[in-house]
Order: sequence, then structure tokens, then C-alpha cells
Amino acid sequence: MEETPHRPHADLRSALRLRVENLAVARGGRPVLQSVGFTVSGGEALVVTGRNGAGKSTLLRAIAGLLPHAEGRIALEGAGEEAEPPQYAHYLAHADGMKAALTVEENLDFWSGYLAREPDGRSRSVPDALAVVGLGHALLAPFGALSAGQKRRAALARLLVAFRPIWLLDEPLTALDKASRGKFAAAMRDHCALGGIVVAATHEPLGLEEAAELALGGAR
Ligand SMILES: Nc1ncnc2c1ncn2[C@@H]1O[C@H](COP(=O)(O)OP(=O)(O)OP(=O)(O)O)[C@@H](O)[C@H]1O
Repeated sequence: MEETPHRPHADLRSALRLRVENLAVARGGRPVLQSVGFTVSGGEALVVTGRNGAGKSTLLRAIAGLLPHAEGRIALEGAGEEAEPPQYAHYLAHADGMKAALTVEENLDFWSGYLAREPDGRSRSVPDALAVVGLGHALLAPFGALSAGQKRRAALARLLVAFRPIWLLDEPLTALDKASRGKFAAAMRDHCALGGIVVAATHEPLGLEEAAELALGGAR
């Protein structure tokens, strides 16, 4: 009998769990995070709060595999033995990760091709993703010509063109107007309804009433 092909992003739904245990991360030789632990399951959101410098971005970067941790464990359960969280995650940083000279469509086509290693019914087309963030009219505009809020919306559309179950979002609402915040809150809820996980660092309410909160004190 033919073996079922390995589809890393298929049917993870609520079986997925992102588990962080006893995490310690240092930056510039100074401890920033110590003894951080939480679990987020498929369908759930975690809001990470804390003062400036508390380590919110540091935590997201560590989960995204961009910073080493000195102690502890970051594990993805329910996605196979070899599963590493970065393979399953979108990381949206403060920078938008787009090329100014390319159109919005070209930028998102790039990300869709680069990130979507396997076709998945939960990935959206570029025009659909732009419609979700209210940017359908800007398909052919050079990214560099967009306003700050429009750039952020185009960057958020990147999350939608290649389904990845874990969204790691650093201040996702920056520069967004009220209507765009509402649209993005709906997109995050839809992502959770598809079995996805949202971990978002923010100073502002995200519009996710059901989300758990992790308040970082920061190791001074
Ligand atoms: N590249 C770096 N080298 C040394 N220290 C760093 C580096 N990047 C960040 N830090 C330090 O790590 C600490 C945590 O920074 P981080 O950016 O994670 O905080 P944050 O909670 O996201 O803050 P904010 O709310 O201002 O975005 C800060 O004290 C910061 O100065």
C-alpha cells in the first residue's frame, strides 16, 4: 500500500501544542528571560505583555528560532517527532519584510512561493489575502509607495498567503487604523478557528477576548 505522504501543515487542528518550559534567554551577555513557561494549544491565542525591554520581542525571536536559549525547551507537540516550531511559524517582526521597489503583488507572490512548501487549502490567494486586510486596491502599487498603515496591512497579508499554524506577532497593530484593527482581529480569530495558534506581543488590546495573557516582568 502506498504510504501517506508527510504533510507537515495538514490536519494539525487542536492536536497541536506549543510548549515552552523554563526558558532562559540572554542578550548581550545579560539575562533577559528567566524561567518562562506556557502552553498554547491549537485554536488558542496568547498575548504577551510587559514594559519596554521586558523581553517580549526576545521571546518571539527565540520561538522563531532566531535567538538561542541558554536553558529550557521550546517544543511543538502534535506535529510529529521531528517537528521544530520555526518550520511551522510565521514571524512578523517590527520590520515588514517587503521590498520597496516591488509591487505588493510581487512581494506577496514571493512570500507565498517561499513559504508554502506544500499546497494547503488554508492558504489564500494574494488578492484574497489583500481583501481580508482591506488592501485589495493596492495589488499593483509599489510597496514603497504605501502609507505606514498600508505597509503594515500588506505585511499582515503575508500571514495569509501561506498557511502556517503558529503566528508569532510583534506589535501587529502598529500604524493600523480602527477599521484595520477590527479586520485583523477577525483574521486572528479565523486563524484560531482553523486550529492555528497566535502568540502576540503587544501594548494594546488586540480584540481577542478569549486570549490568555503572559505578563513578562523582565530579568533586570
Ligand atoms: N541585540 C541586542 N544586544 C543586546 N541587548 C539587546 C539586544 N536586543 C535587545 N536587547 C535587550 O534585551 C532586552 C529585551 O528587549 P526586547 O526587545 O525583547 O524587549 P520588549 O519587551 O520587546 O520591548 P519593547 O516593548 O520596547 O518592544 C532589552 O533590555 C534590550 O535592551
